[in-house]
Amino acid sequence: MKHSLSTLLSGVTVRTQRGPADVAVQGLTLDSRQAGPGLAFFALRGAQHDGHQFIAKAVEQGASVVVCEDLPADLSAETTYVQVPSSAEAMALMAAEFYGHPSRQLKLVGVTGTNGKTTCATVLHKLFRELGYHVGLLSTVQNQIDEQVIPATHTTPDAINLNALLAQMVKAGCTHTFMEVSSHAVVQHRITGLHFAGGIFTNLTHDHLDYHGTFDEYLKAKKGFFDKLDKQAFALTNADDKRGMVMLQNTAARRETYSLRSLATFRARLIENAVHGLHLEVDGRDVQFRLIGVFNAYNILAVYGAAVLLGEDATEVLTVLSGLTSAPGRFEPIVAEKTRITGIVDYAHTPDALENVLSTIAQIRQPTQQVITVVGCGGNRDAAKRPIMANLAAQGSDRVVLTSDNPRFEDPNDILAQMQAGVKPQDLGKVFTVPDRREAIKMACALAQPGDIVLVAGKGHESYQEIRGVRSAFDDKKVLEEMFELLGK
Ligand SMILES: CC(=O)N[C@H]1[C@@H](OP(=O)(O)OP(=O)(O)OC[C@H]2O[C@@H](n3ccc(=O)[nH]c3=O)[C@H](O)[C@@H]2O)O[C@H](CO)[C@@H](O)[C@@H]1O[C@H](C)C(=O)N[C@@H](C)C(=O)N[C@H](CCC(=O)O)C(=O)O
Ligand SMILES: Nc1ncnc2c1ncn2[C@@H]1O[C@H](COP(=O)(O)OP(=O)(O)OP(=O)(O)O)[C@@H](O)[C@H]1O
Ligand SMILES: N[C@H](CCC[C@H](N)C(=O)O)C(=O)O
Ligand SMILES: [Mg+2]
Repeated sequence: MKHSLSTLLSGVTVRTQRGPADVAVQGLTLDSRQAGPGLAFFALRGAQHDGHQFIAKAVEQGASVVVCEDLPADLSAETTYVQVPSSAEAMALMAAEFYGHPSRQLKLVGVTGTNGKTTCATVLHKLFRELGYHVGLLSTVQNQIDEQVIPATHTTPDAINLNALLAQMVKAGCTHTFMEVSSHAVVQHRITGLHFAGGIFTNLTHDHLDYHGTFDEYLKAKKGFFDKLDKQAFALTNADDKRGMVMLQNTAARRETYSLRSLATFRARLIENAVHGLHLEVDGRDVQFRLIGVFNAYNILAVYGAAVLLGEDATEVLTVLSGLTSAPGRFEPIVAEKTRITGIVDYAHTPDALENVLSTIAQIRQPTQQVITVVGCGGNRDAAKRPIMANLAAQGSDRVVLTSDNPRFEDPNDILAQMQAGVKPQDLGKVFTVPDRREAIKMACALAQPGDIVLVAGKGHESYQEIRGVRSAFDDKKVLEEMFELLGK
């Protein structure tokens, strides 16, 4: 694939351009280490480094084009330098052009919000597959083209990988793609230049304040997605969320709502929330679903609403939806054979998600069943959530084993001390601290009596644990199964 630089720059604001004008570009990269002849290198200002520091390295490796915000003092005669107000924005626009604007050739729907993105996007993917379409998925767990899995590195890939993946989906005949839109992606222009058929908002609660600084900035990041939708698109929001309507304040898109509590385009009433699933009345139809918990009633409504807004038949959508299971590692039950202890693996890594999972368990448990929770908090991420999550775990469980999540570059004991600080004195007696996650799960399984519930929260589908930059194999689901076996449960 070759494109002339001038074509790639067609929609981009250019301040100055230096060097050879007539350049053919064969590829794009944001990493100097990947730069080479025929490639355009984008100097992005990141959280840790400033990509401008690596321009010389990219040029040394033979990069044909450098897109940057500040021109370096020494310019190489063989390289073309393009100075732009925002390298990240230019990169997204040029990536869309380079890959032939794949987002315009299928119906792309983005899901944003603190929790529920993976669930909604994954269930939408499953639903549209069952409805007979070729469908793409971009999610935290994995990317997919129909059933083909392409490992994911981010919730929302960078603009180059994102457009490349969309182009692959178009080539494979996909008519729809469902993707998660993280707040990082909005702020970093990963989705700039994409054409969306619709956007879905799930909810907004505490997360990522380490990155965005304040809750208001975090809200603005999410809202930025809806602000950019065009008037042919739909913007579907959760009317029961405090920030649901704010999201749509400045959107040009058609405003649609879903709710369990008030008037909305798509409405449901909860009939039963049981261990085997939800029983809802959706727009006057009585339907049984396999997804568990009230929060999933919202996810179901969002998926159903989006499918109808995409032109699908409501009855058919509900019929298929009723048979679908959730995304991997989202309230996933593992039952011990002999003792009927129920292990639940869930990706709850935010206070709100943990509270939801625990209140769901409280709603569906029998009075005789004890709840034992294993939970930790990730290192090099929002530290404010640590004491809050430990307190929630203690309040909502009979026993708690605090442990490590992905410590990354932090000392696990520091993270655990910050978590412990949130536990109320009267709850301290039921809280244990075991830094090794495998040992912590083992302890929880050992404490469990027949019929009890062991919740293992925070890592869901993750198949690794990251300690000091090294990822070792670790899967909560497998460790639970192993411990049930080992302890003769
Ligand atoms: C905080 C954040 O979003 N970081 C992302 C960001 O990295 P960064 O800003 O730290 O990059 P940096 O290391 O400062 O480097 C700046 C620039 O210099 C370049 N560089 C660097 C070194 C070098 O030798 N040469 C070179 O060219 C880098 O490629 C980069 O373009 O840009 C990188 C390239 O696209 C991303 O890989 C990286 O994601 C990191 C791995 C990450 O953990 N991101 C998380 C927080 C994230 O994005 N999460 C959201 C989901 C959150 C959620 O909703 O739960 C997601 O969408 O995945
Ligand atoms: N609609 C919802 N409201 C509140 N909590 C939810 C909702 N849906 C799922 N959850 C909880 O949040 C956890 C994460 O869900 P999910 O992976 O779908 O969210 P996400 O937005 O993709 O998260 P991430 O930002 O980490 O990718 C689940 O394991 C569940 O505990
Ligand atoms: N997308 C989130 C996932 C957090 C998952 C949790 N297990 C952790 O590692 O903190 C993040 O990167 O912040
Ligand atoms: Mg996700």
